[in-house]
Amino acid sequence: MLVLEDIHKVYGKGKDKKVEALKGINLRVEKGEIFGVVGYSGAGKSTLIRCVNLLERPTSGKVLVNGVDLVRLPPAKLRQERKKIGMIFQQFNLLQSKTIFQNVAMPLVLEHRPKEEIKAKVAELLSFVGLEERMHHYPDQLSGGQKQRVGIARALATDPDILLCDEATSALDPNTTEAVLDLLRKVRDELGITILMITHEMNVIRDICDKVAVLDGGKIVEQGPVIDLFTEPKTQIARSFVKTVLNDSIPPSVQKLIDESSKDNPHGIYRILFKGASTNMPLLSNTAKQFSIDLNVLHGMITELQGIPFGNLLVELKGDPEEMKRAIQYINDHEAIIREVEKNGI
Ligand SMILES: Nc1ncnc2c1ncn2[C@@H]1O[C@H](COP(=O)(O)OP(=O)(O)OP(=O)(O)O)[C@@H](O)[C@H]1O
Repeated sequence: MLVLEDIHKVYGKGKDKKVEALKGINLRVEKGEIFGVVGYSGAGKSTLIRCVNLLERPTSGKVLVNGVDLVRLPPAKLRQERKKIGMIFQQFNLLQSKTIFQNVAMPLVLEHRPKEEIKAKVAELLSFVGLEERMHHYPDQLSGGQKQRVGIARALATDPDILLCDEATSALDPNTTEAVLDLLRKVRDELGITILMITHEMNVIRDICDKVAVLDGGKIVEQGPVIDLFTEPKTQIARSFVKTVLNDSIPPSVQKLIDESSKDNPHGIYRILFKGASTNMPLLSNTAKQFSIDLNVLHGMITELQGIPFGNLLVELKGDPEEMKRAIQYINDHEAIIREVEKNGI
């Protein structure tokens, strides 16, 4: 298990040169979880992930790996504990003059492991990532996705408990990204390794993470299960990230109705969010049957997040105000969320 407790990181000294990159980060990543941290450029993502393995020393706070605070360990002990944390990088960081075998073997060579043991371990790792036939090739001869597979094999060489992924798919095309994410899922499922990843790509969070934290200006502004963030983002920044993959924009014709509405002439447009079991229920037809209201579906989509169905619909409700209230209450009571769309489309 990985726990970050009140991590602060200040770069530089003096009033004008000081940059407070992290302002009190608290995170808890359970064993075997895939945890994503998303944020815009400059939010502090790289600093955060580099503080976990102490590539950057936090200015204050604790980095607890299975209960041991890495920040307070003497150098020899820290070297030992660091072996439990592997890392992969956006630009792969492979040694160009070494073969794939030599790259993956590097952490084991540095530990002076016996040659035969290294040979067997590297063969096993390359087979795990599907590159055993490329053993004697050089990084230049591989595609980006294959290079990242080598990066993953190298990171697994010391049998880590935790794998840190620093924008691991940001240099890859969508198909290759998917294949690398599949491999990371296999790392978690078959080896039980806990994964912490930073990314600015919300599709990566949607496709692979169990939990997510949104980082903004060195602070975590929102965190929780991925399904919760996607269905009910609480902050503007989380909403804008979600929008990049789940397009819930309001079509111009509906926006026109909203713009033209007033207190005396309400637009009657509501957003209904369905999550889990409620998605498969005939909730809308039941509502229309039970209450004397008009219910029109205007726009929407049904998709799946982490295997859980999720729907986001824009509907128009018209009718007697008291009857509308009862219908809204009925929808809310059936695991769906309904709210009137505001002028700004939220
Ligand atoms: N070595 C450094 N010295 C001084 N300031 C730094 C250093 N590294 C990062 N910073 C500053 O800390 C803040 C957070 O940077 P960081 O690289 O962690 O953000 P990020 O979210 O990873 O952004 P990006 O995706 O662009 O790398 C920024 O203001 C950055 O300029």
